[in-house]
Amino acid sequence: MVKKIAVLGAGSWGSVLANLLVENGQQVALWTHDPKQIPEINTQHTNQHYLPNFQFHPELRATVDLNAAVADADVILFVVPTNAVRSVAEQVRPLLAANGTQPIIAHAAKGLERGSKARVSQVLADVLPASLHSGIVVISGPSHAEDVATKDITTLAAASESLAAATAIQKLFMNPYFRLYTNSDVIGVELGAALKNVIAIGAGALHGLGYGDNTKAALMTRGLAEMTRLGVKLGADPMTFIGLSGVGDLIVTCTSVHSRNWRAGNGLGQGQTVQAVLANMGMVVEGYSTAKVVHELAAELGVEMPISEAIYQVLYQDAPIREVITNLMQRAGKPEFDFQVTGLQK
Ligand SMILES: NC(=O)C1=CN([C@@H]2O[C@H](COP(=O)(O)OP(=O)(O)OC[C@H]3O[C@@H](n4cnc5c(N)ncnc54)[C@H](O)[C@@H]3O)[C@@H](O)[C@H]2O)C=CC1
Ligand SMILES: O=C(CO)COP(=O)(O)O
Repeated sequence: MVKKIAVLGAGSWGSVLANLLVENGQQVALWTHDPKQIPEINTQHTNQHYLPNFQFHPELRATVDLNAAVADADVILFVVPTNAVRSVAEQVRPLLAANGTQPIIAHAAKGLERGSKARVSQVLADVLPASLHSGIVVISGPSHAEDVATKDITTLAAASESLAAATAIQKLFMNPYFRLYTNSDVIGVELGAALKNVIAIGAGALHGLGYGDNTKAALMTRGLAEMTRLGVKLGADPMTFIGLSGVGDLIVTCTSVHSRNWRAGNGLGQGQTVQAVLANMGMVVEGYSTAKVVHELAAELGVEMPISEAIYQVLYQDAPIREVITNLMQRAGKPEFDFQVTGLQK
């Protein structure tokens, strides 16, 4: 059955997901807060700033009318940057009340909110009516918009406390090149997605400095160890970190030139300033603000996250990259695992 879906956010990921849903035969309204995008998307069927040289399905329609987008929607999918989710949800809330609808709320954002340190589903639950909370779904996994646009085979997790809601979202998106797996670990899926962006900035920086593959593998593997350590402390299932939203997304983000986080790190490694790198990207670099939240969480919870902390120091304290790498390598020797196989939660 055709569903009505409101996709909120017409950046690279929102427009590609909206386009995929149109191709899957769904009725889609792509909402943007930027009226300048409307004529381009609706008449030329392109979104050159966010997705150069890609032609959308001619039936994809964008709108600035949020009420028209969410009225009668079966699903509302938030695909704006993490720090914009709260303000967009606050605009959606009165419209839901006025329309008396009970849509599935989903999101595809990858970050932790500045200030509150909240995961995106927690931000949505903070703002939207309690009757919708248990059905919030997060879709996340190794999935650059540029590759999905060209129909590269892509796999994601659809995580929710409600299997029914996760399965409904899975069905909407599945097609011959896009495959979703349901998952009940919302905390782990959201944290895997957010924390890998910080490590990806580090991977880009290593590339920009000319480090080799051994070093990049070291960063990713030990990065995953500390992602898991924080995740478990916050209630995630450690297994999630060896899944699509853990190691899967870590691999793609730490190795792809499409990644904005990787490209930001690469620029830093080549000697650009943080301010220049962020200003020139023209798109969101989620790992930048998430690095600060991770720094705060790790300190509060007493979780050892030396790599994320080193990246924080580079981003916020002007620490020279080579110096933080030297400091990391001069740490005292320790066992590879700080937990037993039989006691992962320790
Ligand atoms: N680009 C990608 O390949 C993927 C991105 N994601 C995640 O999806 C989220 C969105 O990312 P992208 O689409 O890539 O970002 P983007 O930077 O390409 O686009 C962001 C969009 O949000 C809009 N926006 C920004 N602030 C807003 C506000 N306050 N109110 C309303 N709209 C606002 C912008 O105008 C733009 O249309 C991020 O959390 C990102 O990590 C997840 C998977 C893949
Ligand atoms: O999350 C992503 C791919 O899975 C996109 O990463 P970037 O935000 O670094 O481009």
